[in-house]
Amino acid sequence: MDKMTFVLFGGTGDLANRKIYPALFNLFIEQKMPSSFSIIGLGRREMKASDFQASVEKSILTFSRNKPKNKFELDAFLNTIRYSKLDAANPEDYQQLLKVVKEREEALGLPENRLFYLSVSPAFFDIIAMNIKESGLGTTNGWKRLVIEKPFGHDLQSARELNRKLSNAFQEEEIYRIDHYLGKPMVRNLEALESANPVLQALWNNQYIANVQITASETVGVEKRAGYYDTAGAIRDMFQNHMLQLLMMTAMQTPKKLEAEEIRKQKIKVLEALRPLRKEDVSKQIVRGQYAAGVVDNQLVKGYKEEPGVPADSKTDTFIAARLWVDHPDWQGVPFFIRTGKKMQEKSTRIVVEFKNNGNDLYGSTDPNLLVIEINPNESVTFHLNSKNPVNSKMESINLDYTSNQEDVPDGYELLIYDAIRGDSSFFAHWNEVELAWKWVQPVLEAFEEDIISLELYEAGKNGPESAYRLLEENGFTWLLDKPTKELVEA
Ligand SMILES: NC(=O)C1=CN([C@@H]2O[C@H](COP(=O)(O)OP(=O)(O)OC[C@H]3O[C@@H](n4cnc5c(N)ncnc54)[C@H](OP(=O)(O)O)[C@@H]3O)[C@@H](O)[C@H]2O)C=CC1
Ligand SMILES: O=C1O[C@H](COP(=O)(O)O)[C@@H](O)[C@H](O)[C@H]1O
Repeated sequence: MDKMTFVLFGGTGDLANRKIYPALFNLFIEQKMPSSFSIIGLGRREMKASDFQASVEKSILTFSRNKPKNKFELDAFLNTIRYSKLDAANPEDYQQLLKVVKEREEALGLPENRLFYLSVSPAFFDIIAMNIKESGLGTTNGWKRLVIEKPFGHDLQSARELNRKLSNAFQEEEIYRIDHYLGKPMVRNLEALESANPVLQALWNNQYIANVQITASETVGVEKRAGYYDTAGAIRDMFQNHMLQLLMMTAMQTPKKLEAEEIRKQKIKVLEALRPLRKEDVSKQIVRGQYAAGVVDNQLVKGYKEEPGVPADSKTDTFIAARLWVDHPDWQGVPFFIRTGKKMQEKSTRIVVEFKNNGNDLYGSTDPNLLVIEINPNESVTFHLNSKNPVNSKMESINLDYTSNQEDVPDGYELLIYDAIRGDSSFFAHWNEVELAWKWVQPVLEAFEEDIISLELYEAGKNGPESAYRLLEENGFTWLLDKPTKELVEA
């Protein structure tokens, strides 16, 4: 692995402390960092070196999956980190940063391999990229990479504009757009499950699959992020990026090689085959919801409009359900149902593949075979089959189940940062994916904006508005594996 410098913009922020330093520390102790490297954390605030190191130490002790075994291990990691003050809009600060980067490169004998991680507000993405270029930070004898957080644009036009600006400073292959769902081990496993199992490969098409259901439900609400969330809604916050990535990873054909370009090609084919939605048809295929007061985890909770920072007349969607069609010969006629929302019944990200019953009724009515992939908060793969009970010879539903050991599962940020350091962009969003995803979503944004689809309230603690069930009933299906509300209240 190449020796390198990791420059972290937003190094004093929430994401840096909760995810990025802990990820770097875990990679360090698992010997997945280069043999020599330097980390430079940046923030706008004045900070003494000792205070900065103390804050990184705190972040590791609080959030890291593996805790330091001893002080020596922790100090060895902290010793690789320096702090530099930088205001994104001030060109002089980049000269100072260049000086710090070079000093560390010389002191540690590092080549000019520089990874710039933008963990700052999206308002700064283009300004920082431009300043990296103009300051000379991006002119290196080695490689340079730009890792960029979400959101990537607010709509199709702004995403294109942002991409145009970034391309003035970085080539597409140097840009690593983070979608943290692509860091989740079970999402990365989707392609492998199909490719490595001839049984699933044979069944992965419209001859055997009846429908696919992709759910990302959360019990949390808008929390302290109303300023951002109220301008985004579930459609931008979750659907355009994470949910469409899950769809791509599920519906893509097996790549010929496990290489970024090949995987991307297959994913893009899915988006290209996605049946476009006209603004006038949005209300037939989409359900737009917002939570009202209710009960979540046995607690009474407020409605979205009563949350701090949310305008009392907000029409922001906190829930979206959609029916999508992939017009590819393999998927013709198979509806993909997607839903995501806040203040729902449980925290669960899962994919359920329901297989067709194909008309065999020798044993009367049996449950459909299901392949269930739990992504978050638990990782498991379960195959629901029918089998005779050896005791009474009655048909019953059985599960073939694999559940991973939770403690050993690396955080998605560990996997993503490891990939970025190695230069593997397989699990980052390519511009073509981002653009096609915005293109599909654009009419939905417009329909929401123009209010031509009604905003339906749902009680917090429920799985969205009733219409989200009707969407499936229209095709003869129902959302599978939802827990009955009563069970949750008792639990
Ligand atoms: N937090 C999270 O869980 C997630 C965050 N993200 C994304 O990550 C990014 C960072 O989010 P988060 O860490 O929560 O944000 P925070 O508000 O916690 O941190 C923002 C960081 O940006 C720095 N900053 C602010 N203004 C400037 C400026 N003018 N010039 C230079 N640096 C500046 C701050 O420095 P200082 O405080 O010293 O002023 C701080 O380090 C965003 O793009 C967000 O969308 C994505 C997924 C989840
Ligand atoms: O990107 C985001 O994701 C989280 C949900 O992520 P998960 O890993 O817990 O499933 C969501 O809460 C947040 O609003 C959104 O910005």
